[in-house]
Amino acid sequence: MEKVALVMGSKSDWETMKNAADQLTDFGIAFNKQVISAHRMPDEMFDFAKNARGKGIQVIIAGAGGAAHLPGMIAAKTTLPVIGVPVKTRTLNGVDSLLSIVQMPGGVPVATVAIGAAGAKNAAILAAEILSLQDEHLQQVLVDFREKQAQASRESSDQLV
Ligand SMILES: Nc1c(C(=O)O)ncn1[C@@H]1O[C@H](COP(=O)(O)O)[C@@H](O)[C@H]1O
Repeated sequence: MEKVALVMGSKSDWETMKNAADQLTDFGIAFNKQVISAHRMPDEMFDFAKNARGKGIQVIIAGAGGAAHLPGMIAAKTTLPVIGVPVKTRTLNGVDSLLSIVQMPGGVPVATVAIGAAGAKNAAILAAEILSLQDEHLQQVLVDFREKQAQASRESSDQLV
């Protein structure tokens, strides 16, 4: 069953959001992905957010750029955890996206990660950490992931030539 929904405001966000998708796949986490825009498809966005929990979704990762209202509007219609990914923009380097996502009013949180690809990857890791609270196998997957990462960092010392 798909426990993570990966949504984005436009197909143009996919290059960034693919980093979240790839990390979820590496962890063996089933997810669905779709373009949903609060601005361009408000009724679908509303239905998606309202029905996500009932469909078995446990975490929503939402990426958007510019006037990035999507994560916040989804958060307004669900009590599932929403992780917001600010997509880098050409005009303002994604600072516009970041500020649009992170500055939520008290009472309606969006867990906001960094701008761009690293943020998208971290969104997937954060989703895995949330799911791992109820999933011992996933806890071990995350421990192994951290150890592999640490080992790669250790070995990188040898490449300092
Ligand atoms: N920020 C939003 C929303 C929204 O928040 O509802 N819908 C689309 N967009 C963003 O518009 C940017 C440009 O989109 P196009 O490339 O389709 O013109 C994308 O980064 C998208 O996330």
